[in-house]
Amino acid sequence: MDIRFDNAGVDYGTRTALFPLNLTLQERRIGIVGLNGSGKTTFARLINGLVKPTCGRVTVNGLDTVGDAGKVLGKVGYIFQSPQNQIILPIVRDDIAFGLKARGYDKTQVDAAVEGILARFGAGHLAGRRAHELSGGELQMAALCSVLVTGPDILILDEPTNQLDLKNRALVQKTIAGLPESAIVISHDLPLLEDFERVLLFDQGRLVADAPAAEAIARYRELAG
Ligand SMILES: Nc1ncnc2c1ncn2[C@@H]1O[C@H](COP(=O)(O)OP(=O)(O)OP(=O)(O)O)[C@@H](O)[C@H]1O
Repeated sequence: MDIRFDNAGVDYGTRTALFPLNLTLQERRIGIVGLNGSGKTTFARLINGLVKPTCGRVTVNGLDTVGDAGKVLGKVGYIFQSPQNQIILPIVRDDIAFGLKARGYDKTQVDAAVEGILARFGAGHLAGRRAHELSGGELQMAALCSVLVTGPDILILDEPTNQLDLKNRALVQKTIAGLPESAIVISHDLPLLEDFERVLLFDQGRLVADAPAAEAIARYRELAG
């Protein structure tokens, strides 16, 4: 993975959500921490092009997130803070298949890919379940399958352990640790990030620490008082 921020920043009207920053991200596991409203989601959404920089540019593996927006969306999968808003179709298997059909896969290819991704996460039993009946952890797994089945190189997870019980949290942590894809994880769950190679700390729209997990998390604790 090679993500570059070249003087990229975001203003919403007169409010600056992210001050311009220069940064290269190449590590396999990157955490993002900061108080509420510090700019974490804005930063992450710049990477898949959901938010456009109001100054500068962002590139992902050489692709511009504005000029090559369609290709960037195919390379960067995004798991939203509330996976229930991400699952579109009522049955898990159909939701996972949805992105593949949109990409022109035929039925045999779709069925094989859906079965393959569910097997990868030991989630075959969820295939026929109704998404709105799933537990938080199951929903997180279904969302992960729906995004990863399309083969992104980079995965962004926004608060993946939010509202999960200890068992499901452990499952999600183990799943993230085992992902071959590069992962960028926004989280208030600091132990989730403690093995990460690099953690970015945002404060009021500014990147204030960029360090291995232990150091960045210690700075965050100081900042939070
Ligand atoms: N669409 C928008 N329009 C106007 N202001 C916005 C918009 N999105 C975010 N903001 C503002 O930009 C700032 C950064 O928001 P952002 O969602 O990036 O923070 P965050 O660190 O992810 O917060 P949280 O931890 O609460 O999810 C906040 O002040 C927020 O109110």
